[in-house]
Amino acid sequence: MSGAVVFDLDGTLIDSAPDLHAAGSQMLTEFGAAPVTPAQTRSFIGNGVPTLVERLMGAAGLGSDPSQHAACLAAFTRHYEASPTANTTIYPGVLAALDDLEAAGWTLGICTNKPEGPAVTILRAFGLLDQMKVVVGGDTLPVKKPDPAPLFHAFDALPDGPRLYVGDSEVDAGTAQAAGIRFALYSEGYRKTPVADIPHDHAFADFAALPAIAALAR
Ligand SMILES: O=C(O)COP(=O)(O)O
Ligand SMILES: [Mg+2]
Repeated sequence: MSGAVVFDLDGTLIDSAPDLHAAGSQMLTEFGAAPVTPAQTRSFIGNGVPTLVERLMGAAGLGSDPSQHAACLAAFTRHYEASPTANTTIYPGVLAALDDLEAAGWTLGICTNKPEGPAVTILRAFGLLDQMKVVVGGDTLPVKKPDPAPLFHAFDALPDGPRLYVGDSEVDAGTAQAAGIRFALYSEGYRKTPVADIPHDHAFADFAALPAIAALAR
């Protein structure tokens, strides 16, 4: 059987917030700014690294000067690339669910707003890269989610057939809606609003439920 399942990365397959927070904290320290909390950083994830840095700068009182933003973005990237996985974990049940989906004939891919470079590095570190037949990052195209183009780009690289996008956030839901693609919401990631307020075809809190959800898309 054919068909493709594409996943968001941060807050969906992996809990990357601790390493993003560490890189953000090092960046803020470097610029002499006040620290932010891990919960603040988590709430800033989902629209890509440039926006994460902009939100960190705002919360820490660094303002929004474009040249300062460029310097902060470069510092953040340097710190994150130096340590992208030390405190990042795969969510429970993800590995078994990916294996089950593959065994059921689904081809798998990634559509994240994380830049493609660190996304590939992290997937490789966790042994997931070979399973992902396409990786679309926040800098792969000139536009990011919630623009539907990156999601179409991912599915276009995968076999025809039923399509399912799996993500954790309002941004992912908006992207799937804009693309007209079926969406499964992982409720345990970085969403900011109640599950009921986020448009979705399916919602799940345990990855063990995902193969059966995917089967409904066939
Ligand atoms: O904001 C980010 O960089 C991460 O985003 P993701 O949830 O699209 O993987
Ligand atoms: Mg996410």
